[in-house]
Formats: sequence, C-alpha cells, structure tokens
Amino acid sequence: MTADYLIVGQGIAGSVLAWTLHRRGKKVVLVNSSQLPSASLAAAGIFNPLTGKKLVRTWKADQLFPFLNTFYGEVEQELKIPLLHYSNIYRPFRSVEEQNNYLAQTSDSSISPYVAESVDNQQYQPYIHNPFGGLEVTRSGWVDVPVFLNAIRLFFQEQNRYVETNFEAKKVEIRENEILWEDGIYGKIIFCEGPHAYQNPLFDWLPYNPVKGQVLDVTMDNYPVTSIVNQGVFIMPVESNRYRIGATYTWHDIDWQTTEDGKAFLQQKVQGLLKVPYRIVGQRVGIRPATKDRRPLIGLHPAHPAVGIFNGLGTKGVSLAPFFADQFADFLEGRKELDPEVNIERSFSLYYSGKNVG
Ligand SMILES: Cc1cc2nc3c(=O)[nH]c(=O)nc-3n(C[C@H](O)[C@H](O)[C@H](O)COP(=O)(O)OP(=O)(O)OC[C@H]3O[C@@H](n4cnc5c(N)ncnc54)[C@H](O)[C@@H]3O)c2cc1C
Repeated sequence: MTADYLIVGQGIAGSVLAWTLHRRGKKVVLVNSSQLPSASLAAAGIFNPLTGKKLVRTWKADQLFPFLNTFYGEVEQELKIPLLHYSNIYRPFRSVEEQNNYLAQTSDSSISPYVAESVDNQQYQPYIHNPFGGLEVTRSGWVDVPVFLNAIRLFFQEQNRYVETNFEAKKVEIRENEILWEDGIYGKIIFCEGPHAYQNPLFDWLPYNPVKGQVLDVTMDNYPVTSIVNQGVFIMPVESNRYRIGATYTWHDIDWQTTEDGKAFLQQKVQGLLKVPYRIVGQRVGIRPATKDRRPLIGLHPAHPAVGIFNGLGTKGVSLAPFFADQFADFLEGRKELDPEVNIERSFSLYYSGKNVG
C-alpha cells in the first residue's frame, strides 16, 4: 500500500486531519492545488468561545477549546513555529440596555468561565468608542493560519508525501477496501476540499450553504491595543502596526472576487468603533464552507466505505477542526462512533433520493 490515507485539500481541514492521522502513526499523502483559492487563506484565524450579538457560548466550546490549545500547542512544539496568539476579545457595549443584558448573562455558569472578572475600560478610550464600557471574553485568540498551512505543507513535502495538482475525483478507481490513484494504492481517500466540494461528483448532494466573506488588511500608527476588539466587526492586531478588520457575510454573490461593497461595509462599521485613522493595504476574500444546519459534514460515503469527507467547518474552522479530526480518526480506526450531529449519515436521504443512487 502506498499510504493509509490520501487526503485531498490542504486548508485548515486537510492540514489538521493529515497531522492528526500522521501523529497516530498513519501514512498520509496530501494533495492540494495552490491554483485553487482557499477559505483558510482569507481567515482571520480567531477562536472565540462567546459569539454573536446575543453573546452565546459557541457550540461545544467546553470540549473544543481545551482541545484546540493542545493541538496547535503540540504543532508549535513539533514544527518549531509560533501559531497560537492568546488575546482577550474586548466587546464594547452598544447601549445601556446591552450593558444590562450582557452583565446579567455573565452570571450564568455556562458563560462566566469565559468572561474576565474586571475590565479596564479606560485603557481603550483613546482608541475605541466605548461610552457604555464593555466586557472582555477570555480563552480566546487567533491562530496564524498561513504559518500553520505553510509548515504542514513543508512537513509533508520533506517526506515526499505531498502532491501539487488539481485532483479529479473521476480519475480514481474506487474499490470496496482501497483506492487506486495514479500508480498508488491507498486505504482511504478523504476529501477536504472546503467550498470546492459541491463540484465533487461523489459529494455534490450534501446540503452546503456557502457564505462569502471579506476582510481588510490595514496599518495604524497609533493603536497600541493588544486585545481583539469586536462589535459586529472585529479589529485584530497581527504584528507591530498591522491589523485585520473583518468580516462580511454574504450569500447572494458566491464568488472569489473582492468587492467595493464589502470594503465600504467594513469601513462604515469600523467608523463607529475606531477613533484612530487607518490605511487599507489589502483586501481578502474567501468562501466559508458552511452548511444548511450549521454543523460540519464528516463521515464515509453511503456507497463507498473507502471514501470519506471532512468538511462543513463554516465560520469556525480553527476551533472545530482539531476536535473533530481526532473524533474522525477514532471513527476511521473503528474505535468510536461519530457525533450524529456531524455525521453525514444525517443527509443520506438526499443521496438516496437523488440521481446518484447505485
Ligand atoms: C473572511 C473570512 C474570515 C474567516 N475568519 C475565520 C476566523 O477568524 N476563525 C475561524 O475559525 N474561521 C474563519 N473563517 C472560516 C475558515 O476560513 C474556514 O472554516 C476554513 O478555512 C475551512 O477550511 P477548509 O480546509 O475546509 O477549506 P479551504 O480552506 O478552502 O481549503 C480547501 C483546500 O483544498 C484545496 N482543494 C479543493 N479542491 C481541490 C481539488 N480537487 N484538488 C486539489 N486541491 C483542492 C483548495 O485549494 C484549498 O487549499 C473565515 C473565513 C472567511 C472567508
């Protein structure tokens, strides 16, 4: 056998899964096309346990967050690269009403572990509009996604287990217990194609709901705030005077083009938040591989047990991927069931009712 696993796609999903399987002693070959755009290269990389306007604990935060710390921490050590940047998220209140609501919520035992006990609102005042004060979310931060992807690529390249090509599913021979591709034999093929998956004839029946997103790269000369600031739009320090402002969410224009509308939206949002002038030095776009029920799409093909998918990470690839790659690896080794909320079995009826039966 050439390798235990052939993984197609090296965004956050493929990289995390490849590393997880490799750490378990499996032989993995990664295939990726750098000519295809990737959601991961647009991502800010933020992990945030309390999200949304209503300040709710994100799905499975108690399980995902310890796991992501361990996962990226181990990769940092093994590959000797800085990845994890811990940083509180400062959320200025929009109104007295919001202040009251949020502060009431923070006494809830599901929220309180993720909120700082006290906040120095004054330190933000020269830079951020915060007339009603704000709160700080803890256990949050960001992962340097481009550094992570680059390091994983180099690692597999050095082992001669990286193939740069646009993979065509129709060129694979699928057998009951193995996959034949080019001159190799693989135990399983796992597709991690992110938003390109709906073009894969093996998995085009799954309920995708792609969401376009744009971010601005900016510079500021006088903005020493080290926390991420978030009020519908985020301002994230990256390095010295470089920052990222994001993000947009649109469903009507699913393509990989940056737009003036997207830029204007972010500029307008940040205007109400930021007191310091900034210069836009770049704009990035990506398509988030989101799903109709907002849960990942993980599992094996209904008709081909040697074919799998690890996708649907939506807006939260950084925090979902480590936990679910580990769960998927257990499942692939026959040790554990997949969480029914992420298992693609929940959508098998779409496959059987569609044209792909047989
Ligand atoms: C503007 C924006 C901001 C975001 N911010 C955050 C954030 O702060 N935190 C967070 O957790 N998430 C964020 N996300 C979401 C995050 O980007 C996704 O959850 C994540 O990147 C999905 O990773 P993926 O590997 O599934 O897909 P992708 O990153 O798109 O990776 C798929 C890879 O597969 C390759 N590929 C696909 N098909 C083929 C093929 N047939 N042959 C060869 N190669 C192929 C592509 O080239 C690509 O490299 C953001 C997204 C956007 C757009």
